[in-house]
Amino acid sequence: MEHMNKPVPLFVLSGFLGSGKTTLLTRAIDYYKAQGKLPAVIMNELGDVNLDGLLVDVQVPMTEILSGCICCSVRGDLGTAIMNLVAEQRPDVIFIESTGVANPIETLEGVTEASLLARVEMKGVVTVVDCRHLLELSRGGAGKTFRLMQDQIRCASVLLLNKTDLVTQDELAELERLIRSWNEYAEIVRTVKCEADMRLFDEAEHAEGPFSGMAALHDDDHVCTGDCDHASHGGAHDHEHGEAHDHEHVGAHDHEHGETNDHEHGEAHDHAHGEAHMHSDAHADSAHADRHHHTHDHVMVYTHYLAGPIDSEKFERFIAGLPASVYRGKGVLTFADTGNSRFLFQYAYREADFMKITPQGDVQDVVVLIGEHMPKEQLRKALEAL
Ligand SMILES: Nc1nc2c(ncn2[C@@H]2O[C@H](COP(=O)(O)OP(=O)(O)OP(=O)(O)O)[C@@H](O)[C@H]2O)c(=O)[nH]1
Repeated sequence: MEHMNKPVPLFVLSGFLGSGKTTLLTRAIDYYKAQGKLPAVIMNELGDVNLDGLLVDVQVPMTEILSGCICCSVRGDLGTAIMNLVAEQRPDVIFIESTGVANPIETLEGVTEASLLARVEMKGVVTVVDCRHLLELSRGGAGKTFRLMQDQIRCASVLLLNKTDLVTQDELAELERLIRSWNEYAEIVRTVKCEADMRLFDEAEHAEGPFSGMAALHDDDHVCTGDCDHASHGGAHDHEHGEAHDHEHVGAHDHEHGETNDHEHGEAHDHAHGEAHMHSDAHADSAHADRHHHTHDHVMVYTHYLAGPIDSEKFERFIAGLPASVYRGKGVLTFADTGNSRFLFQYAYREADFMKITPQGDVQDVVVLIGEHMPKEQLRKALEAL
């Protein structure tokens, strides 16, 4: 009975597109399952297909929140997803894999709102960092992506400095110094393919008080970036997670779909056929909406369904020729020249990866590209020509 009343621990897995969040998630799931525990997952994707979900054990309860970002456009869905998972599955832990462009502060606000509806307790933000990507951005100066990565790092209670295989030891030391200057609290773990001691989740679960990412947010020395909004810091952390809450708050956070929003999602709003769209919704709490700031207005998704099997060499040439504006690619493909075998394809910061898979159920061949001001028409033509 006591177990039933215990809040369900909840972790947010953060990190820029392609940094390794799903890689970490699968390790964390294996770790909990090996102890006979039931992990549950909320997976958020900008696009309208969840390909990462193909990598998650089918027995793990998973809720997909697609076509928007839980830090803003589909934030209301997060509360419902958490509430239903807790009520129906009674998991031992919930992992929320945010989109790679989610603003962590606003994601935390979303979780806070959800904790009004379900008995959950926020236990940590684990941010995965793509070493080479951060290094190159830090040397190239500012930019929206760099600032977003900074925010994701600042909010972390644990930082996985991932893809260490792609940088030198000196570069790693340089990165650690940089990261420490942004977040002096979080434990930093160097990893390849997120291979870390998963007891980090146990430690966070049993830690006293609010998780240390909160401390980073409350830090008076916290240096703001152009996108950083102190109002949202306060809003996210006025009260402790998992505690009983005054239900008057719930109504205040309701939002209605269909109204115009006072912030724009830029090109993500483009509803051309085959593309993901961000919902146009408004938060009834206008003060809440006012303090929204969007670090990912510039990000767009292009989803392209393939008519049938394609040639692997042609596809590899397509990938090699992708413009720098494409940050991330994912897909399920059938290669005609490999006996119609099916592959899960990944492209993250210039690295491509193919994994042979046998998808469960009816999974259509699809390529999802995520980037900034991508030449969509050119990409569409190139994909059609495969
Ligand atoms: N070289 C290298 N590749 C890695 C490492 N960790 C993950 N990858 C690869 O990077 C790609 C992206 O990994 P994911 O775990 O899907 O990244 P993600 O953060 O979940 O991506 P999004 O959900 O799209 O934001 C995959 O092809 C991984 O195999 C690493 O340490 N080194």
